Amino acid sequence: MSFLQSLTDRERVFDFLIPASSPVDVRHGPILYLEDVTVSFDGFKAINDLNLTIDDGELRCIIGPNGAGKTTMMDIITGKTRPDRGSVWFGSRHNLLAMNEPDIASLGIGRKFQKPTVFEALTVFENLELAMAADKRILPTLTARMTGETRDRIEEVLVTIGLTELRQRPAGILSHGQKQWLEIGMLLMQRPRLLLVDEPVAGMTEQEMERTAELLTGLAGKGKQSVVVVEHDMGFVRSIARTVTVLHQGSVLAEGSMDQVSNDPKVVEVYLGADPDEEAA
Ligand SMILES: Nc1ncnc2c1ncn2[C@@H]1O[C@H](COP(=O)(O)OP(=O)(O)OP(=O)(O)O)[C@@H](O)[C@H]1O
Repeated sequence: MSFLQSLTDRERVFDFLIPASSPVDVRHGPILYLEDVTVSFDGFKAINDLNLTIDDGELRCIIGPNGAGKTTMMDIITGKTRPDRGSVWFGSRHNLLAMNEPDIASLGIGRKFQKPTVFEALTVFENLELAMAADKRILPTLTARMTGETRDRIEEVLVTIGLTELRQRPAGILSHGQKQWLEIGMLLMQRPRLLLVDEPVAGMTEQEMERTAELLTGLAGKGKQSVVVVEHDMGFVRSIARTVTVLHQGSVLAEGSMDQVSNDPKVVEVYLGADPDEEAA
């Protein structure tokens, strides 16, 4: 590629645009890489030689029966649980096993737990504002200049999560689904590189599930976020999944398209049963 062509290459991230504190080399390769990771609790291997690679901009669904190790895997990525052995890398530069939880979060790894934890007495707008204020990377001296930028970012996020109309309403009046979207929005305020989302559609109406599918598929993409979704609802997984990883007994049992994994006899045997859509949560 010529220099002139490279200037117009929208995928290209110029070195000088990557802040000094920038977390990851987002220009190529996998964004998350787990190799031979094992963790035991009282001698029981919850994660057993786990290998997993997530590409930049990918939307990956992780499924698996209860106790397969999905939550433990997320805990390892975010630094909450230390594995006994193995390696976990974010981009090509960051050894996550050498970092603590806050440092991992500040690299741009955001986690959304199953239950929404928005501040109910604050407005939707204020919740987003607070999420930005929690970003320790913003220097106090830049605050005045950041205010306008923060407002713009909030507007942008409100559109993404579909809550523009409700911006001045207290978060307490939102439906369950809307609270989940607001919480995803709060993570987006910090422009994460990787979002880990735990059972996003549990307790949602059909309509909310459809909207969540649109939201998550829209978030993933090159130059945007990579999204890892752990979900039990097979209908939902089918509606968003490109690549599905099936965990079983702490290892990857199968990986591929939803059709590939749901026709894999190993998966049928341990998890999906005869009809994947009838899988119990
Ligand atoms: N802190 C812990 N101490 C002891 N055992 C644990 C601990 N955390 C997880 N485990 C065990 O490790 C295994 C994997 O649990 P994990 O919660 O990761 O599974 P999961 O796939 O997320 O399950 P679910 O779908 O039910 O949430 C389970 O057998 C669980 O009981």
